[in-house]
Amino acid sequence: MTTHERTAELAAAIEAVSRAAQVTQAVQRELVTADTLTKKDRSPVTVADFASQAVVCETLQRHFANDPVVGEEDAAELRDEANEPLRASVVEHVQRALADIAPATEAQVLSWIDRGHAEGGAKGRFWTLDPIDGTKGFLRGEQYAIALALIEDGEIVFGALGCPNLPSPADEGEGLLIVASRGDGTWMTPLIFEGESELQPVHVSDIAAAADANFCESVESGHSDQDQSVQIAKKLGITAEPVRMDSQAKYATVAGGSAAIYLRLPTRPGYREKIWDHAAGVIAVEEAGGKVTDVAGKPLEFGHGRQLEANRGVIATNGRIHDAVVAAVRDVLES
Ligand SMILES: Nc1ncnc2c1ncn2[C@@H]1O[C@H](COP(=O)(O)O)[C@@H](O)[C@H]1OP(=O)(O)O
Ligand SMILES: [Mg+2]
Repeated sequence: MTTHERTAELAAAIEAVSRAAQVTQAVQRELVTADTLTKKDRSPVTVADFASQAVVCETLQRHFANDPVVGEEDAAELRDEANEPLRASVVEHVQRALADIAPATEAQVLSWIDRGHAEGGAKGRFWTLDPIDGTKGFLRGEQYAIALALIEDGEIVFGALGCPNLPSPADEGEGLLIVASRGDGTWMTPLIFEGESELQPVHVSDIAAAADANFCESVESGHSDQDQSVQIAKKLGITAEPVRMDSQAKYATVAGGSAAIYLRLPTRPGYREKIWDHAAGVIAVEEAGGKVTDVAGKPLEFGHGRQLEANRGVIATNGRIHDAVVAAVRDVLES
């Protein structure tokens, strides 16, 4: 990184996200089986979700004792007597991930998870965390992400996005870690790597015509309208098939230039996007030279608490084609 370095935040976030990725990968290896999905057994992702949040919150607390965290999970369910086996599994995974720091007790693990209870808002500084974004992708052994971002007075100033199943830069290590700092840029490095790894700058695609774009969208049609995206692509002259993947790996794909568009088209009028589902991905795309708005072309507003109350849907692009994509989305959504 060059100017305005947020070096303390960078070090803490890299440690937090890569430790969490070790946990989620271990759970995937040990608990996700071929018939996890067919049996609709969500217990592996539940263990990994809680353990990942505990590990990230412990790391943030060690580096920035007073920073609040707006996290997706809390430990209420885990404290339930009936959930003793789940609790024990979470504690064991957290203990392993933090073995070099201190022996963690069950009470500490629960208290780290509960650090994610903050409400966010327009003033002050807080982190926002999705300990496993893309739970369906995790269970399928496909894309998921650990997403962590820092918000100050409603503006995202730093983000770290760990994508364990995206290819590692230069085939070193395992997975992809994208970091972005406001005003400085976006970088990538292997997510799980022995030793010191270099941060490589990341830039969006430089295509100037939307017709040349690859676009990404959710695997789950309940998360983004796939019939409307077909019509939008047609209007823009796009012939490439949509790239479907779970989680904020879609933002990483746009930031890195493999796709120039990510569309998230509302499927239900009442649904509000959650800040932890977007903050890290948004800054990664913006600092790589791209643009992110909602489907009406308005900037996403992260100062309204836990949800994006003022926005519907998301359009992320390489910037150059943004206005054309917003116009095509408007035409299709209005028709
Ligand atoms: N109706 C919906 N519209 C948009 N996103 C949704 C909807 N329901 C759930 N989600 C969220 O989509 C995210 C995953 O999106 P993707 O398809 O890009 O992987 C999850 O965080 C999930 O939130 P939750 O975890 O609260 O269910
Ligand atoms: Mg999520």
